[in-house]
Amino acid sequence: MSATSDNQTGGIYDVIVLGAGPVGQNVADHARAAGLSVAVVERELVGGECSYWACVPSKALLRPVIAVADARRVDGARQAVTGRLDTGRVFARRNRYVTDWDDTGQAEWVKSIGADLFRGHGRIAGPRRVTVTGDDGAHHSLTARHAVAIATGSGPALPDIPGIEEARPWTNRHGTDSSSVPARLVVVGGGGVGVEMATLWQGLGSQVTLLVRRRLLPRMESFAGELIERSLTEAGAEVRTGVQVTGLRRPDPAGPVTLTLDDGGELEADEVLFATGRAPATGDIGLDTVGLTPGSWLDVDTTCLVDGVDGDWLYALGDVNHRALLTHQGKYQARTAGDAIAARAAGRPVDDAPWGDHATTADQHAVPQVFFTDPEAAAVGLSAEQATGAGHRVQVVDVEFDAAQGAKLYADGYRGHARMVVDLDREVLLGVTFVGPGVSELLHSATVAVAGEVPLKRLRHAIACFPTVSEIWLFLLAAYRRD
Ligand SMILES: Cc1cc2nc3c(=O)[nH]c(=O)nc-3n(C[C@H](O)[C@H](O)[C@H](O)COP(=O)(O)OP(=O)(O)OC[C@H]3O[C@@H](n4cnc5c(N)ncnc54)[C@H](O)[C@@H]3O)c2cc1C
Ligand SMILES: NC(=O)c1ccc[n+]([C@@H]2O[C@H](COP(=O)([O-])OP(=O)(O)OC[C@H]3O[C@@H](n4cnc5c(N)ncnc54)[C@H](O)[C@@H]3O)[C@@H](O)[C@H]2O)c1
Repeated sequence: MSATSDNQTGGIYDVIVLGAGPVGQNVADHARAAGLSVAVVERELVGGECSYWACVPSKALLRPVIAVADARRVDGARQAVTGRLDTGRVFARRNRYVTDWDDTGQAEWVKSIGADLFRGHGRIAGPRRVTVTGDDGAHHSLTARHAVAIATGSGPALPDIPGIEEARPWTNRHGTDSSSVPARLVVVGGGGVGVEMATLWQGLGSQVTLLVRRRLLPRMESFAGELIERSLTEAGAEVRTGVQVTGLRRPDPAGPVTLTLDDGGELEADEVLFATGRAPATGDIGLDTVGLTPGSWLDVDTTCLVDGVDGDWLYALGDVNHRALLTHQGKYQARTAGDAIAARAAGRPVDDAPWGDHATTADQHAVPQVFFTDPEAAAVGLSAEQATGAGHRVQVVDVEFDAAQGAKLYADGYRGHARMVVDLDREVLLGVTFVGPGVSELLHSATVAVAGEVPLKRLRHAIACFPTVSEIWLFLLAAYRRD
């Protein structure tokens, strides 16, 4: 890097990464491992939304809620769990996992891999160029020899409802960083954030009302939402489906918030949390300088090169490409694109055929996802509806978990459901869904089967240990053979 004048520097790097969330960090790591020089630009905290206001704090907070629910399902243990959650300690646990919102450790890690970290807001300034307006007023003008990787993530998308600004709603931010429990909390939206936040805050002692337009977890098999709704209701939450918020008011900033609903009713709460989806963080990153539309999701090819930009230099990874808004999927894209960038930089061939080294094929066929609700909901690949919609000839196989002795021993009265969607033409799995206590750790077996396109004839020989929850596989495969 060279100093050009006071407070201004310039630098040439092989790769410039915009955004140091989990995805930006991973592409930087892979590019560095290939011997490329890397600049990483971050405007807030190194580690991104995932580390500080999404995956990590939400799971740190949810774990005690679910651990207690699990213990209460085991006779003998249930009698030992008589008190309420110690919310002070739950919040302290969360604070440890987010290192008190101090990113020193992650910033050190960026330096330890040999990348340069620029703190400030990054913008593309034409082909292969990035400017950084530093937090300290410094201005950096960077040039990329080979690639610019956009990994700026996403933020909450709030609906345009009268009074929403006055209401000062929680989003994933306060939903994960609050250290006080509102007595009454309304959660709007029944996607992943909505169901996890409802589970979490009801578990911590709020009286939660969950407002959902259609059904819970609409992208999963419908039994997932049904089982979670039932258990949220049993935990004391109110789940209202088929309802929309039409207005909000909070005349006294320190007072309650009132929501008006499309059925004419009103609802008063101490806080309202909107979990109504995400918007790409691409509004102010200079997309117009390379012919793209600011504020849009970025379409990419299988190596994560952005469509419509000449010269094979601009990549978009993670939430911004809208393929699968999940940390593990974004990191997979980062590993794959990092290797593709290195191959292109060295003039080596790029293996972008399906399932090739530089192709993100799993994005289309085998995206795993777990919602840490009670019960947990875990799925990979296509749901039955998605599979038939895509034109596959399928057989849908359903089994209740209590068929498996392992599940019964895991939790008295184990309640859960499993489904596999079989491609009848190839006799491989297109998708698998598990809903039940402890199923999150079962999902990877299904991911291996779906991504590996393991023939069912062979899968029969993958034996689950007795007595584990995994025995559900035996019952799924037996039901398929019987059908
Ligand atoms: C409540 C919640 C819970 C979730 N739980 C899970 C989960 O359990 N598992 C899972 O897989 N996924 C989960 N997700 C999704 C997950 O958080 C995202 O998929 C993931 O954070 C995406 O990573 P990313 O690196 O693309 O973006 P981010 O984590 O959003 O990081 C982007 C980074 O870029 C920076 N940035 C943005 N613009 C600029 C700019 N112009 N200049 C410099 N820096 C910039 C940001 O400050 C940020 O640090 C959850 C999401 C939410 C909201
Ligand atoms: N454990 C996990 O892996 C995990 C947890 C949370 C979130 N995530 C990911 O983060 C992303 C964002 O999650 P999310 O739940 O914010 O988004 P989402 O898009 O999954 O769900 C948002 C929901 O809000 C509804 N909605 C939209 N506008 C509304 C309105 N005006 N009124 C009422 N409802 C409205 C939508 O119909 C949708 O069901 C998702 O892709 C999700 O997979 C992952």
